[in-house]
Amino acid sequence: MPVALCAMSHSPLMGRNDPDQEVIDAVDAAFDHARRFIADFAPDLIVIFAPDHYNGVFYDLLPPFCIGAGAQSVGDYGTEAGPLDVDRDAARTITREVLDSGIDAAFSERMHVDHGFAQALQLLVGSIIAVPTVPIFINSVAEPLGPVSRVRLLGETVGRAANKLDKRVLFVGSGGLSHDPPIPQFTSSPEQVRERLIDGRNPSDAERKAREQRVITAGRDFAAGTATIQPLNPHWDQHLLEILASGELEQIDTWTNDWFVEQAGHSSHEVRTWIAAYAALHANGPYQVTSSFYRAIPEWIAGFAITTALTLSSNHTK
Ligand SMILES: O=C(O)CCC(=O)/C=C/C=C(\O)C(=O)O
Ligand SMILES: [Fe+2]
Repeated sequence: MPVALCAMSHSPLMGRNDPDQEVIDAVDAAFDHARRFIADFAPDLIVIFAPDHYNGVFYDLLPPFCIGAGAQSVGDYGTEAGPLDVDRDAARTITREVLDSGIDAAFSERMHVDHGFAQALQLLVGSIIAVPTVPIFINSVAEPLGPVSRVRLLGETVGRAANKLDKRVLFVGSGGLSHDPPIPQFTSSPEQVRERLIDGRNPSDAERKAREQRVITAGRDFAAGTATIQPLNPHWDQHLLEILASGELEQIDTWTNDWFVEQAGHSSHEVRTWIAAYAALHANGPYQVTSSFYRAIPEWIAGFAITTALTLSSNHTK
């Protein structure tokens, strides 16, 4: 069956700390193109790879990967709250294939997800319940992280499993690219913050507002050149986009976790969601990137990219 891909950056600062209108117009045009691409493809199922930012997954139990057969959006940063429309049978089929292939992904009948999933679904298809979905969490912020080679293998296996579903499947990756927003690191956090990273479910409205305001302030200061966070790395971002477009994904296996952080910031690990999505597409045959947008947007603390791709054998429209 035909498969397609849309990989995009997310940022909770969109609409909260915006760049010049010219940049917003360019991003809006790129999202309009992606939405048309997806509408023309008319997916029966979206398999979305996304991170969490200590809203759904915490250090009390932190898997490298988790496949959701049920999922609940927490609604942070004003994103849609409530259940996603998860295709349970598809999620269980994919999980069996992933486990049989030797990748020890966790499984959840009620995975809690945040803006990493919800913003992408809302921007691409209008809502967290517009298209049946299989959400796949990839840990991208809470160190220690496994090697990125395991992420590629996860994506490959998910792609093979999706091929057996007899559905038109859209793979979505959400996150990245280079960026270093002020997300706490456990080892360098004070005890009170560590407690939140271990088990910070259901924060009060005031606590959530304070966390969100801290990120908004960081975005404003970063754009003003007064923040102390790591610069964006457009060169690294373009290099990654070229590799993903080439299909020669195995070369990424040699990239160490420290190198990701040195080159592109702690949250550059979110590109794991892109690597998994492209590996899933690649498992279905040779592909072509059909659109690629990139802008470094300091106001959103993001090397911001949106790409669409299609296997050569997929007829684009239903
Ligand atoms: O303060 C926290 O615990 C989390 C802050 C947060 O949610 C930051 C999110 C930023 C991104 O998702 C991003 O830039 O990718
Ligand atoms: Fe993120």
